[in-house]
Amino acid sequence: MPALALETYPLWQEAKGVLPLISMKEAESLILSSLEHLPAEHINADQAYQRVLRHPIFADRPAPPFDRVMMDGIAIHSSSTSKSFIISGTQAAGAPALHLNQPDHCLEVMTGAPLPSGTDTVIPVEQIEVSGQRATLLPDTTFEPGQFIHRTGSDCAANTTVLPEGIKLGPMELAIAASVGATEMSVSKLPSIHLLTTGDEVIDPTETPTDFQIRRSHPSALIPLIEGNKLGKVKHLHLADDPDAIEQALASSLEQADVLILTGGISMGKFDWVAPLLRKHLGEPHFHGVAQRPGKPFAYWKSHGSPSVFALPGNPVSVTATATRYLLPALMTMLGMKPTAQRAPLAGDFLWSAPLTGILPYTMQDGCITLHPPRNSGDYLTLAGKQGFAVVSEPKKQYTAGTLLDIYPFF
Ligand SMILES: Nc1nc2c(c(=O)[nH]1)N[C@H]1C(S)=C(S)[C@@H](COP(=O)(O)OP(=O)(O)OC[C@H]3O[C@@H](n4cnc5c(N)ncnc54)[C@H](O)[C@@H]3O)O[C@H]1N2
Ligand code: MOO
Repeated sequence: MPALALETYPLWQEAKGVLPLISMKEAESLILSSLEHLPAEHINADQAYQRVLRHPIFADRPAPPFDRVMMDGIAIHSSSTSKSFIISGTQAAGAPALHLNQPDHCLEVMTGAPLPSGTDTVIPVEQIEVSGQRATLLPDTTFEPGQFIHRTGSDCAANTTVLPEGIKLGPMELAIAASVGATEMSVSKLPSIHLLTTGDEVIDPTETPTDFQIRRSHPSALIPLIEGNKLGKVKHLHLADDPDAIEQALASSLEQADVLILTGGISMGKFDWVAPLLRKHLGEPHFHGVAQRPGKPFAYWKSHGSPSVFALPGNPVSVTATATRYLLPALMTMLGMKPTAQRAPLAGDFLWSAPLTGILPYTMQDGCITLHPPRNSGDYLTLAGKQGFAVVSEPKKQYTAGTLLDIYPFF
């Protein structure tokens, strides 16, 4: 393929003042409004950790399903005037409810047992003395009628929604599903994601670099970000800055993938083939160039029936920042979740002197965030130990401690 004239690149036009960069918010809404929901698949609950539920799950019974004893001890009727009771039986958990019919009798009860009929109060074993078949309240023991009983339906009635559609199934959600007998469920299919990294200078980390080569780091960040959050399955391929190789890989990924991520080759260099080739296959991008630092040359394509294409600027900080800020929320949306930015206050004053919206690594302590601006977007070493990216939306501004910023955690 012959080299395309630089003048055909949107960013080149922007550099000459023709095409304005769009804002971060505009870029976000163009991406989110272009996305299609992924289909659902039926799976067993033991495969469902971190998957996104595609239907509500209902309580099959009231919760709890019976008056549940909450303490090991004795059950009495609170109207009894006795302080000492004949133990007329033992109510184990997992056994049908016994019945108490004498006011000066009691039943031994175990945590998790159904409350015996004829009783309405549980006295813990610490507050009684048992001698033979008799239980006597310790001196000064008082009780509230009805105490230590988890009443039928006090958490929810039968048929209540216990898990809404669109929720991510974490440990607690899976416990709830199990408790209502939902051992199978429909969840969003994980998108097939193709990650195409580019660059002649970029080699596999297992190889020995020459003086002018670097080891490839992007897949090591992006695959855990995506797969660790259970947002997709990633296939990675590295491509040289060769238009034929890139075009061939693009054509095949556009056929097979639900989402295509490219890193590098999206700016204005003579060997930046990604944008011209994507334009050849998909037409004009939704946008190419966002008023943000890092990640200004970020481009996005989505045409009907083809995958969402995220062309991330190749610098390591730009890749991680744009993936965390745009790609992860987009994948969540495709999976049926409703991602909302979290907000956190700045721990101290912060001056953002750049003329663009900033996406900056943060650490969080005691609920407050500290920003750690990299020296430049190749300064990936700054990212060690950081928890995500925060957005300083207004350029050239002195932010004061306590200002709430949108944050995008890695996990
Ligand atoms: N004349 C202009 N030049 C550049 C502009 C501009 O506006 N005008 N923008 C700069 C900005 S901002 C960025 S970000 C980069 C993005 O360029 P590309 O997307 O074309 O990225 P590359 O040039 O391919 O790579 C950039 C940098 O990152 C290294 N890299 C690439 N892939 C990997 C990888 N898998 N692992 C580790 N490091 C990688 C690559 O070696 C480069 O050093 O453009 C600026 N230029
Ligand atoms: O997008 Mo760039 O990351 O500002 O160097």
